[in-house]
Amino acid sequence: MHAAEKKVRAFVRVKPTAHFAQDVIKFGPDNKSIDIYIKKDAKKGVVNNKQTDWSFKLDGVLHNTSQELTYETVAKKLVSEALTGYNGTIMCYGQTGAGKTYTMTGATAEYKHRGIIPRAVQQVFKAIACSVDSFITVRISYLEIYNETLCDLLSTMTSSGASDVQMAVVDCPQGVYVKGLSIHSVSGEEDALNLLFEGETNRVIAEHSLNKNSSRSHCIFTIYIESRVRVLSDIRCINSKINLIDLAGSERLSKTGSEGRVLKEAAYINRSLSFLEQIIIALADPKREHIPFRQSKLTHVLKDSLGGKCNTVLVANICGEALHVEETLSSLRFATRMKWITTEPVVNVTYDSEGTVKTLEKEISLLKQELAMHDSLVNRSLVTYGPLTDVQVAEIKSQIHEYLQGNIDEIDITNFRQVQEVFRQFKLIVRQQEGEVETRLRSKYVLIDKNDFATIAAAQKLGIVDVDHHLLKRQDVETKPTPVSPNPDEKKKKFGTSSEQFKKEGTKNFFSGKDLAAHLPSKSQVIIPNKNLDVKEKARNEDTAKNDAQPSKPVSEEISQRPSSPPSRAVAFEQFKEECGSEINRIFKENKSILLARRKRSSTVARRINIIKQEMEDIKKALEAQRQERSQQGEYVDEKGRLIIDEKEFLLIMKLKDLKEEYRCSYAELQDLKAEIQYCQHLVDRCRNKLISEFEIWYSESFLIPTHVQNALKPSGNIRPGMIPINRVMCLEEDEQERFERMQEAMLPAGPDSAAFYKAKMKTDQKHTYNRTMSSLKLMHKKPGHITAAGKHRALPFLHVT
Ligand SMILES: Nc1ncnc2c1ncn2[C@@H]1O[C@H](COP(=O)(O)OP(=O)(O)OP(=O)(O)O)[C@@H](O)[C@H]1O
Repeated sequence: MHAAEKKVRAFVRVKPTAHFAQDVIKFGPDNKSIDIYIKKDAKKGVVNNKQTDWSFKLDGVLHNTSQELTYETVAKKLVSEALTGYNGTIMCYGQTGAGKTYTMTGATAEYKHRGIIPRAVQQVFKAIACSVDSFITVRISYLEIYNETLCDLLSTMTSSGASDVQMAVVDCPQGVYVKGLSIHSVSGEEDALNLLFEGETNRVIAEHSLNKNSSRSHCIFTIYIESRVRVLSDIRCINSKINLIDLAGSERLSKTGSEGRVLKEAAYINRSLSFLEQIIIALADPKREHIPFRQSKLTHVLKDSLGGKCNTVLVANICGEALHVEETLSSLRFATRMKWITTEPVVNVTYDSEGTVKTLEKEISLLKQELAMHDSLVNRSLVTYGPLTDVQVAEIKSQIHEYLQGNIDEIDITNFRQVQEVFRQFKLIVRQQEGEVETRLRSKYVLIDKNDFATIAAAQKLGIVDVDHHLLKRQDVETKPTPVSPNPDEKKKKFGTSSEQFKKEGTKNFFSGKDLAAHLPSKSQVIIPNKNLDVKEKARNEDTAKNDAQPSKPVSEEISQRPSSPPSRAVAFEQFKEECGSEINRIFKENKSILLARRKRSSTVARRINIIKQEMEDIKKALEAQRQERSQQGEYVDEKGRLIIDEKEFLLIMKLKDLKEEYRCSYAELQDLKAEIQYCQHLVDRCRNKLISEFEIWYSESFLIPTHVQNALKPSGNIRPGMIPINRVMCLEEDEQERFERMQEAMLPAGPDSAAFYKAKMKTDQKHTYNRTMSSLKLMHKKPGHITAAGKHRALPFLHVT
């Protein structure tokens, strides 16, 4: 079997019953086989060759299985594969009342008993909610095939509400589609369920002797998924659809006791199911070339959903009572045949070139805006980013010439295009010079093939050339100044290297400019001496080794590696000061040490002032003593009457004067220091506060804020600065409406997950109660026997007067 080939999977689901025929239906221990035993009919005599027991092997037997487990077994994988681009079909087949609708749609009144369709819808939208890198749209259609007529169960949901559009099954290269069938975009689970319930309400219900509510039509609920993923600059579109099919009952006509309209319905159903069976048999036969899909509307619509490129699952619903054993056998046969069909599912991918162009245009315009913003931030104005004009190119050319001649030290660069142009111009100059060198060399030398030993020997014999000679000549050429590398050291190294190369070769006697150029290191290369190169290379290798040993972790990985319980604040603070807070901690420490130094200085100055003060006091006392002694001894005055003092007193007075001056200066210094200390203290306080607040943020981000909130707060996340204050994000304050909705969801029997289901159900019920009321009012005003447009072939439930 081909690697991608698969078989259609078939399951049997047994409807629970109190009268389960244990002797007739037996399940194998592997839960995959089912045996049917029918007692021989004694009335048919001794010769009775009718087969009495059958064994069927399927992919699973669902007996007494919950809706949830049924979904997990039958549909979950198919739906998740549909989300990656594979078409999927799930079909319920079986006799009337065997539980097809229960399996497919489920009991719409209770969330727990919901069937495959609502569960598939939920799975799709849950997956969408989790996908971050793709843009997914979901659309829904609900088709009914009733008596070979196609009906749109959602036509009441279109703006016109009209259902008179002529519908037809159309084949096209992309597959089959139903022309005129409305397809509705849905934004969420509730929206999609609204459509399901609306369609369910519109289904044709006919009176039937086996089951009063049995549906007499085939219904196909389709979920179309389109996801657009950006792969580099391409937009990849993945399209898939999930067909969820509830077939009409497959029982025999004779058994139903139907008559009139219901008999006609049963005939149509039997015919389309028998065509379906023929298609299944044909598909299972690899030799069959033509598959008659067009025989019935059902088989035509299912053309690309049966086998082929699609994942297909069949659920055969059977009744457990002995009474229905014939139908059970027929359903099991059908299921076994389905299992023979081989499928080869493929992903439906297309590339949206228009979308790609649009995305690129959008990105260019965004980048232009960003550039403009950057320019305005660094006060650069009048920078253009379009292609360079001829004048601009000429300007660059002239600047390069000026630069090469040493007239200017720099070339003005304002954008990337200019950088490219500068390199282009340099390349042109290099090429031009290479050409000139080659021409010069060719005019001087003759090129001889290095393997042409005869010519070389002859030339050497003639003394025209030898190895040393050509080296000499080369040196002539090499020592000519070249404008490319203005650095003379570099030039020397460059030529040194090439000369060594030539010496080593020693076989080539004459060189063309081209040969020379091939041996010279490329002029565009930066020449690094071998020694330097070794050191740098070694350092780089060490770096690489270091990096290899400690691979840099992505942020998300770091977050995911956070400890289960946060470290103590004291421990974390020490870590913070070492890492993220090291800079602010450094500034804080610096400020603190300045403050400490000022304080020290201030106390030194204060101490000095005190000493001065003390000295001044002492001198004052000594002076007083001197004065007293003088007055006791009698005072002397000069001719002008000025008091004469002795030298000791004079010296004391002078010392006091000096001390006063020193005191004044020290006092002023102390005042300055006090002001400085105050300012430094303020800075230290601010640094401390900043250190603490930064630490608090770091601590919360590293150990407390949940990862998903952090992701949302990242620049690319859902929450951008200015949208919601951080405290609002953290405590997620609810408004009244949110609180009400949360309470409402908490009260739901199956928790918040069931909210969409119940809301959709409520909306549909409300709508139809309203419609019924309005119809009742209208009917009351109609004459008896008046036929409504909607009553053409179906008895819509909301037209019943209740
Ligand atoms: N597995 C089940 N568990 C509980 N109830 C079930 C189960 N299967 C079917 N039923 C009940 O049996 C009744 C008939 O089932 P349902 O309408 O699904 O049959 P059906 O095969 O769709 O019939 P029809 O061919 O007429 O559409 C419903 O009341 C349904 O709730």
